[in-house]
Amino acid sequence: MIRNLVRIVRWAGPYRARLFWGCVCSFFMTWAVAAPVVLAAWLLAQVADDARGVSQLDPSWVWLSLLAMVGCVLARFAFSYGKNRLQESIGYEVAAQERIDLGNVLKRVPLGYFAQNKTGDILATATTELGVLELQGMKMVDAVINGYVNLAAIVWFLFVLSPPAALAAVAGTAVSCLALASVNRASQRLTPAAHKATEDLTSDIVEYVRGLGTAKSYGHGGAAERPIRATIQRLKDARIAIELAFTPRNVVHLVAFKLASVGVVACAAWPFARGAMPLWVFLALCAFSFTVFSGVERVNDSAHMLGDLGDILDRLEELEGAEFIDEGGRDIPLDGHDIEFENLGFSYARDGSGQTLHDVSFSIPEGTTCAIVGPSGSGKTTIANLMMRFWDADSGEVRVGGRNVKDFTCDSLLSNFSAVFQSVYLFNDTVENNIRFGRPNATFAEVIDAAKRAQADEFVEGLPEGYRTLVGEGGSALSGGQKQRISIARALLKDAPIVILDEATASVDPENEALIQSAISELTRGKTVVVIAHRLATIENADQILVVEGGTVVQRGTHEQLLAEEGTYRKFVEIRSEAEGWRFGF
Ligand SMILES: Nc1ncnc2c1ncn2[C@@H]1O[C@H](COP(=O)(O)OP(=O)(O)OP(=O)(O)O)[C@@H](O)[C@H]1O
Repeated sequence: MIRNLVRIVRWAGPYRARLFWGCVCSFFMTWAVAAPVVLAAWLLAQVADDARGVSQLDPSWVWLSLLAMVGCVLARFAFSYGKNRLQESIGYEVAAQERIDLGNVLKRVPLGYFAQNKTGDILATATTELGVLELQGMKMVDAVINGYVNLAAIVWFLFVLSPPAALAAVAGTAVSCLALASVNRASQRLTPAAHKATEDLTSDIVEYVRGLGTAKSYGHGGAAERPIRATIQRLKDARIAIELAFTPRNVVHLVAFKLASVGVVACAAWPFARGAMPLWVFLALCAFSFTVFSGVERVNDSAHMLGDLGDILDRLEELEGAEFIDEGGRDIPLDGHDIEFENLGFSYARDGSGQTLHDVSFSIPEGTTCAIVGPSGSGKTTIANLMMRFWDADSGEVRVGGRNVKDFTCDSLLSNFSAVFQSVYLFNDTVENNIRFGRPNATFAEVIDAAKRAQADEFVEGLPEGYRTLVGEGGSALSGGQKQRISIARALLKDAPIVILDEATASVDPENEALIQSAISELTRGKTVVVIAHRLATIENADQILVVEGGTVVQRGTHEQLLAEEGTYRKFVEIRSEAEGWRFGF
């Protein structure tokens, strides 16, 4: 429990001083609550003595006591306000920074990281779980620190009034601490399963929503729900197991305090009955017996919650400890933009088994177009991804502008690339902002100019709110061809010297195809272009064609050179010609 408490205090980082002063306010707040109890007990005793004729009560003391009580009430609210102002926002501020940091970490990890860590797990940690930490973290620190600091102060006060009553309080606290230690151990044992189930549930829901269209079209809605139902059951079981484990320990914790309260009253009643204790002390002890443990009684929830929060902190540390792909990289301005692969070997498996690419060597001179062709699964996309260092090669080297891609930071390397993929992803934002993503400081006029050159301006102007129209999640409010043109406008605005293009295989209508081709010609003019090509026209016009088969480059040359050779390329062209209705004279 203490360890997790210290970790949360550390997590508060630069806000630790505010956390400390918040605790100080909370401490004085507790005394502002306790003081009227003592005053009331003292006043009652004076009234009783006056009634019994033991002493005469001076009315001015009554007014002074009442005034002091009002002062305490006001002080309590002032300290409560101070505590809230200082502490309440810390969780939100730290969590906001944490989310930005997580975003920065995710930007710099290799794509393989997302295969090992499911999107849902990352999503659950950055949203739900970090949300629990942001809401509960500071409250728990406050509850535990103030709970025990105040208990210690009140026990000291009890000790001054009646040492046996203080001992009863200490004994109750000791038994409660044993129960809480056991809650904490149970929490460490049981909460990881609940957290895992929460993360899995998020993954399953993301997967379910993504696959809903496919599931519906095959009439398998029920089958798609099955993994979610199983995870919901697992989460329910994990949560119930936690409650079942905590209930008996919580009972011991609370009973220990209730018995200790009875002990305090007994320790006061015994000497009072024998006339060895003044009435006001007896009354004060009785009143205290009900309030002395109120702060720490709630610590049982905190002990459980601190276990939970410790687990969340573990997960955050794990995410933030991810290895950066560009660790030690530098910002390197490039003079040239040739691309070279030298004896490259690559496997998606971490242990290097099942090589996807092997012995890949080629070079693409600056300002030329290179078409990559080959059967499905041969490794074309992988080659393009390695140029942008989405992954790292296991052997050999990739160079851009004569520099090993490992020398760059990700941002510095990627500033040289514009990529247009087959499956376009648009952010759930306006058309304008989606285009501006290519160059965040572009003016509106530049955005429109890029859209015009990408043949997108006409349809954008026809949208309900023109460039201010929201495109929906992933661009769901636009057609495939429209999304393509927006993504080309984005790439045009970026104006990077190297363009990576994954040509659409899905057939688009002739009008859209003509518009997209015209936009692509605009994008690729004067650039170093790498195109994963499917259309014969693109392939024919390339300065160089790489034929990839079985994870390596099996043929390399111009269209004419490769057609003159027996081999994969010629077969490929025959098949494509038939598909496109072309005939070649060879
Ligand atoms: N993220 C990944 N994790 C593991 N294996 C992968 C991953 N991406 C691709 N592969 C595998 O690597 C091989 C090459 O895939 P790649 O996508 O590069 O082929 P491609 O030639 O672009 O195929 P296509 O023309 O169908 O897009 C395939 O066997 C594929 O299954």
